[in-house]
Amino acid sequence: MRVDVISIFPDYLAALDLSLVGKARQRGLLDLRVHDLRGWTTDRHRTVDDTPFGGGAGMVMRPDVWGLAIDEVLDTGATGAHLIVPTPSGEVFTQRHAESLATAEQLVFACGRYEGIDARVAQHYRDAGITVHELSIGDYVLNGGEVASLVMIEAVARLIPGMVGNPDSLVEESHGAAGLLEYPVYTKPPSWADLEIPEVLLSGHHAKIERWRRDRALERTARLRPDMIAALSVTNLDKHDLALLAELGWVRGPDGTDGLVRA
Ligand SMILES: C[S@@+](CC[C@H](N)C(=O)[O-])C[C@H]1O[C@@H](n2cnc3c(N)ncnc32)[C@H](O)[C@@H]1O
Repeated sequence: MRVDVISIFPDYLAALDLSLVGKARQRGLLDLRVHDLRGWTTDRHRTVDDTPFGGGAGMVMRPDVWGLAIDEVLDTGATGAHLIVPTPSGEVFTQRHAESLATAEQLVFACGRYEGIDARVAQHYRDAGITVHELSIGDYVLNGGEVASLVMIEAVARLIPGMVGNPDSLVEESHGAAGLLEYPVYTKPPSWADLEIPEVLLSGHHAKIERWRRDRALERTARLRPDMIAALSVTNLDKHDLALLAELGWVRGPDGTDGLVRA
């Protein structure tokens, strides 16, 4: 996969040389390039922003500079080229986005600063038939799109085949196909700070361990993310799941629906 990141602070993206993403770059699994937006400016001051039409505080990033940069970086020949514009006013980025973007040929991240990028940039590339995603990493406001891009690149890159050493570790993770948060995990030593690990994990009884883990995942999800319980499909739950969820205050929805509701 090719990933391009355009920013006025390319040094911010230095973390992409580290850890699994850095290794994936070295191994050629990820062709990741970071570009300085100011390289496409045409004036002496290397200006990338201007005052907002309609008035108001702050500065807005100019579409002409962004257009030159994206035109050069985006491979329009790549059928799976996606332009990603991080913005707090976008759709919230989830594991589903990460899964779908992991199959793309090219991802171009346009890191905004100030009050963001002139809205015509996203519109122009959409009109030109490019898949444009305006994505937020959460309901808060950062100073720039660099951190948001790092978050999304890491979430996407770890799903590229060959990237994570043991692909089994991806199977039962939070936000995976089960639609649950992960169960608690433990390692050695078995006793620490007067805390013992749950006995069942020492039993060697795989079916019991699996059941214990699923129960803890259901409990944790019900406690911390009731929205995820409400999004579960009853057809993916067994009798034991439904009994535990009933104890936790969740019952089947009205006839003809596939979900759960609070009792
Ligand atoms: C200060 S913010 C602009 C906020 C914008 N005026 C608004 O209220 O929606 C500057 C840049 O930071 C990035 N950014 C800030 N918060 C973000 C978030 N939650 N998710 C993704 N990107 C974010 C975007 O690239 C944005 O263009």
